[in-house]
Amino acid sequence: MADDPYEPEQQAPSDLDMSTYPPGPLNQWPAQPPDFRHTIYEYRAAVQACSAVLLRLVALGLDLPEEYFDHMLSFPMAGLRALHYPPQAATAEDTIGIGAHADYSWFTLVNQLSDTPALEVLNANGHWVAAPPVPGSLVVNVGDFLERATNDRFVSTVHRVRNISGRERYSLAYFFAPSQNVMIRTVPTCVAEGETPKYEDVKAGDWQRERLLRARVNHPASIAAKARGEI
Ligand SMILES: O=C(O)CCC(=O)C(=O)O
Ligand SMILES: [Fe+2]
Repeated sequence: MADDPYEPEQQAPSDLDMSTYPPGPLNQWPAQPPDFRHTIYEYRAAVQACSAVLLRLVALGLDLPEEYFDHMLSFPMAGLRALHYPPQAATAEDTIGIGAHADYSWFTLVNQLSDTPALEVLNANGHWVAAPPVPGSLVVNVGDFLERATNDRFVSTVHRVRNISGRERYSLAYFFAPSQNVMIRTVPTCVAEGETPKYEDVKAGDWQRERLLRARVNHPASIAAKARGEI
């Protein structure tokens, strides 16, 4: 489930630029179980509120006022991904549940619903480290928006999933990102005096769109954008 201004539960602001959205509805909901949509929205409200608080803590950690990022969150490009990983063969080295990647988010909160170790993160020494489920906890993966805004002070977590446990695995990943119409600028406390930021200012929605189009090469929107010379 992604940001979808057509769904009343998402309370899109009235001045949202709808021209960047295709006609809705954008999400596909299963008919069963009947309370699925309601439950997912309940979870989303909780995890979004938690994320907003966490981003305030990040701001404080960067010696910024705690509300520093608040104005960037009027309608976050947020997605909640419900994931199922069937068991995969332990022997097949190349069998990957989700290949190595970093997320397009400020950060992602991963709720590992099954007692099934499968998530791994790449540490600074280039070693894969297991991030097994810990009851009552969420995994926080730093995403690319935070990396860019902090001039690499925060580094995106490269991670992957391999479910070689022999059991089913379920997880919920909540991607918390800025609103599409805000500018991502390097935060002032992450640039030393006289230093030039590594990244140019960019509109959050433009950067997100460009990266999605480049990543999903076989998507019709990507093929069309390539034909127009946009990517
Ligand atoms: O299922 C997980 O633990 C992580 C999922 C993930 O990394 C993603 O969907 O981007
Ligand atoms: Fe991820």
